[in-house]
Amino acid sequence: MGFEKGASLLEDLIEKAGGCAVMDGGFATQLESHGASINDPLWSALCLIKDPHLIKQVHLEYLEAGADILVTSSYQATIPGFLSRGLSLEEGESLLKKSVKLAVEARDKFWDRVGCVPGNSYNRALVAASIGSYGAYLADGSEYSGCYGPGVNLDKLKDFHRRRLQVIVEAGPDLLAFETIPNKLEAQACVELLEEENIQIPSWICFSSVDGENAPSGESFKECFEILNKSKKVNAVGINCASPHFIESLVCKFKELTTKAIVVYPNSGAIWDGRAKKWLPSMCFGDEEFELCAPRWRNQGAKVIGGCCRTTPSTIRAISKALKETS
Ligand SMILES: C[S+](C)CC[C@H](N)C(=O)O
Ligand SMILES: N[C@@H](CCS)C(=O)O
Ligand SMILES: [Zn+2]
Repeated sequence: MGFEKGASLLEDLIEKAGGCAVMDGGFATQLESHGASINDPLWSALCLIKDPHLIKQVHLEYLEAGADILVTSSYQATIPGFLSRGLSLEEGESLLKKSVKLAVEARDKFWDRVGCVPGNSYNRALVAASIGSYGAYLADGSEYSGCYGPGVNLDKLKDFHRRRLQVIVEAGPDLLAFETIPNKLEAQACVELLEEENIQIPSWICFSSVDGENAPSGESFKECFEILNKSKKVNAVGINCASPHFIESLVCKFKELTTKAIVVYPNSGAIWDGRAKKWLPSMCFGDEEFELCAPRWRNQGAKVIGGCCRTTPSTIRAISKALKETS
């Protein structure tokens, strides 16, 4: 599929969804709610090895809840991560492909069931391959600080991302979702790779934020977006796994900084303690607050809305219902 056709797939979905598509919610969160133990350097990617059926089940749960876009289980699936677990290169690459295959199978199974039902309220979902940041791989919480240390330069980040990107692209997802990018350097690495590898699949690049104004590194979104705006390979930009309290002002800010589509999928408001490897409760949104805010975020200009960590299928159901009722 050519790049233009791929890009229109996302635009068409947004239009079909009434101007704003719904993404799924916290993937690892839902694995855990089914009892998966992911306190591991591979985090949710451990399930690709241990429990692929559960991955498919979680995808189906989010589709049932109304997700128009599924994000794959590859957030923390990386070749060096799999190698350090004793897997071969071939095994690691095959797990990356499997993450896309599981989501595509879930989407197709769901659509075979509901697509032909007259009057059903679903859209045929798109599969976005998750590409977690370098900080996610480090498993030290640095996707929320952007502190990669002095040894990490542009080339190192490109080397880290390159092979995984190639393998994931070979698996044929509909979209590429760069997630929880915490600094300008990594955003630049992603953009340069998309260009160098001449990637034909549309992509979004989403940042985390801990202060609600800047990238976690402290760099302004203005300087980060200057890099993204230059590339036609980046179709959408946004924010993920930041507090939902920040979204309203960030969507307004992003509208001024870019003409690209804006994607927002905040976490519940909980805060990740990278040392203890657990979520600390904070001022969290419940489903009712997501239901209330989603139409506001859409009216401000968000074109894709969903949830990240600590959100669940019931959150997505609430967002989907609110957007449909108010479109
Ligand atoms: C999105 S964070 C909660 C994922 C887990 C983190 N990269 C870690 O492995 O500690
Ligand atoms: N797609 C990942 C993002 C973690 S920040 C997940 O939902 O688990
Ligand atoms: Zn998250």
